[in-house]
Amino acid sequence: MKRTLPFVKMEALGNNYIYLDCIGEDLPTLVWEDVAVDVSDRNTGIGSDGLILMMPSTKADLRMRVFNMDGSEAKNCGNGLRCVAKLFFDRGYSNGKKQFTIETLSGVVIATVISTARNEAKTIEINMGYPQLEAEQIPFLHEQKNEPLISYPLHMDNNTWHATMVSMGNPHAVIFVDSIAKAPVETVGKKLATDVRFPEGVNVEFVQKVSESEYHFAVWERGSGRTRACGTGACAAGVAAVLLGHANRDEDLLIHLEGGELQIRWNAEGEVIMTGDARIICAGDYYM
Ligand SMILES: N[C@@H](CCC[C@H](N)C(=O)O)C(=O)O
Repeated sequence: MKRTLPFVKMEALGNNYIYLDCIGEDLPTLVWEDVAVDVSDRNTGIGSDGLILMMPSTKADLRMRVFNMDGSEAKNCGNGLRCVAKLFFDRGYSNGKKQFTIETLSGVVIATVISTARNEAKTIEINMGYPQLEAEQIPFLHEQKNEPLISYPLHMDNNTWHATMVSMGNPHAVIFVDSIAKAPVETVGKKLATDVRFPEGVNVEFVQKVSESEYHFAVWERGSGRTRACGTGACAAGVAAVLLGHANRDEDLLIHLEGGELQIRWNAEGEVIMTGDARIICAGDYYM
């Protein structure tokens, strides 16, 4: 007999994942890396940027595990956090509470449902915690392990790209460009994502400043390739904008991603606050 997996497909600014509810559904234990590759395939699977598990936690109200399209597990996912927060709230697991905690591989974050539509979560704020800036925290191979890498010159193919490296639990290299339309996402982004100087790979973000408080954004994600949005990447872009003197600390920044908008604030306490929407596309059974 064929085995089936009940799934929900969700998107946040076009960044779409297959979500499995390991809290309410009795799911078998599988090799999730392989399941991620299978369900993500846009021809033979459901089609997605990866797989996300919503699970019980002993440290928080729930736990999230994230697998990229290639099966690699990531320590964090900003858009995924807003989607699991929505699923947790919509399925009644929070008993109507609008604030709860989510465990990730990089720590525990706080989710708050900011607005609802028809009693379902629409806009969600996540307190993403503190960005990490030191070379060994990214990680990036550099003789000064504790050095922050701000506008750091990365030489590649006779060109130099100035990247600001930020870890939001997962690694990001943020490159400011004059025109987002001409950003070399699929060439430089793709190549840098697997550059040996980043021992764990890196998500590469291209950012164009519109004003102190507004930025355009495009991304090449480690493990998933070009996606329409990256929540942790937008957080990293906000932090980089402040570090480079483009933006002010404790002010809301509007980030235009390819799939929609996110509001990012690096607050006075040093935490990054991300606010945006999440949406369910469809639900069904995946035949394995
Ligand atoms: N799309 C995500 C990030 C997913 C993980 C990333 N590709 C990695 O490997 O670190 C987001 O919204 O943050």
